[in-house]
Amino acid sequence: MTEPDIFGKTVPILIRNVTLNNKPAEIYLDGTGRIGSVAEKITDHDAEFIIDGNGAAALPGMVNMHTHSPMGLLRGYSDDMPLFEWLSTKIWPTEAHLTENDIYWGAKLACLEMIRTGTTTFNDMYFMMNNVADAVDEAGIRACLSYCMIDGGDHAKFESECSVMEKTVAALKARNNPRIMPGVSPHAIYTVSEEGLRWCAEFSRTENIPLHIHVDETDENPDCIKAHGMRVVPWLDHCGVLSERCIAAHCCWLDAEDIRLFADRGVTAVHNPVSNMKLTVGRALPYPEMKAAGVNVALGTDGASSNNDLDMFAEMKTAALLQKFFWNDPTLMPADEALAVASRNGAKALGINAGIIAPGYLADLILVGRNPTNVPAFNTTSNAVYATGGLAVDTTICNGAVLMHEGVIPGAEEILQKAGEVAFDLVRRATA
Ligand SMILES: O=c1[nH]cnc2c1ncn2[C@@H]1O[C@H](CO)[C@@H](O)[C@H]1O
Ligand SMILES: [Zn+2]
Repeated sequence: MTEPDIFGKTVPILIRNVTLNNKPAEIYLDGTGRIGSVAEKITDHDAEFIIDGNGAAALPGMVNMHTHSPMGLLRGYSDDMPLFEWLSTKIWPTEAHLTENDIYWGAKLACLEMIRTGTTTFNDMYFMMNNVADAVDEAGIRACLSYCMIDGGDHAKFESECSVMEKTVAALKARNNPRIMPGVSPHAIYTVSEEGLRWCAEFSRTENIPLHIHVDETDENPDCIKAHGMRVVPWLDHCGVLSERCIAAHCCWLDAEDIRLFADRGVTAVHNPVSNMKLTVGRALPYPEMKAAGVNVALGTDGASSNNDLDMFAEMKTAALLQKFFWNDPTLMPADEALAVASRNGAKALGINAGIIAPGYLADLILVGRNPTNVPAFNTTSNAVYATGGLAVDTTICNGAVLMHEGVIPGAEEILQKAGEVAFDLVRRATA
């Protein structure tokens, strides 16, 4: 039985009887949010709680690098359409009716799903991010939260969007919560003007915070060449957007020159294989070329209305399979690499010391319990990427605090109930 008071507190914890990299291990969390020690046996500790892993595999928490967390409210609301028709006829008209309460419960649902499936950090782009921050704060998860600027080339809208962006970043910073990081997010080149892109780039530089943007999900190059005389990636560079702070989602249509520019500028590309296949964007992220060029590649689910879940285990498997299939090479993205793409590469892009289970790293880690999908345990990473799925995670720890243990997350039932209710009410208002 789970002791009820194990949840939500950053206190010294000893995790026993787990495997780490296929070897028996014990992991001590030092009570400051960090991993204190990792060894086969740990005797010198002052743990307040002892977790018996019962032979579970310990893995770093997943880092979901492209989400729109409140969009879980529109899971299953509109499927099986092309990207622009889906956005303009279904999603944007419904989003126009979102209230702060909707955003809050949508984000609560997303945090619950992520904790349930082993994600400890996410990189989120949406609206009313202070309400998302309330959900993140309460859930105990870690997140980079960015307000999504869309100015549509309208100068007055540009000015009001800048003001929302500034207020959002100031409010997130004022929380002084080490788990909540602010970011800035121009939506995409087809929704944000040159002045908008330039302003976001400069704001990200002066605040020293990540810039999160959609890039070349579908082939945006022909329109970009028509409008600006150059491809998307050089256009972003021209506007000052590309830097080591830039996190670019999708990146399906980059060519060799674009990839070189990403490598030179230190941009992180985020692969979103499930969303890309569901919306049929036409091409897979060019992982082999990016890897050869040294581009940091991370992994994301996109919103739960285009995926339709936030399970990074499913995303790892799909990434590995799509890369092999699309580029016709079964050796591409082996399991160890898929796990790195899903964890430490994202942590690196966000500048957090996570994604690795070793002393000194953040205590953001998960346990995948023994179940029929991970026996035999020849290779626990292979099992995690190709076999188990995220529901096999039974313990999730973030910042040294237990958020789920033995599959139990306190308060889950209320979130499921409320999120279901507000979603139906949102769609009722939007279609009235
Ligand atoms: O796949 C996508 N491509 C482009 N925009 C998207 C996608 N999924 C969601 N949004 C939109 O991005 C804004 C939030 O940042 C929202 O308007 C959301 O509907
Ligand atoms: Zn997206």
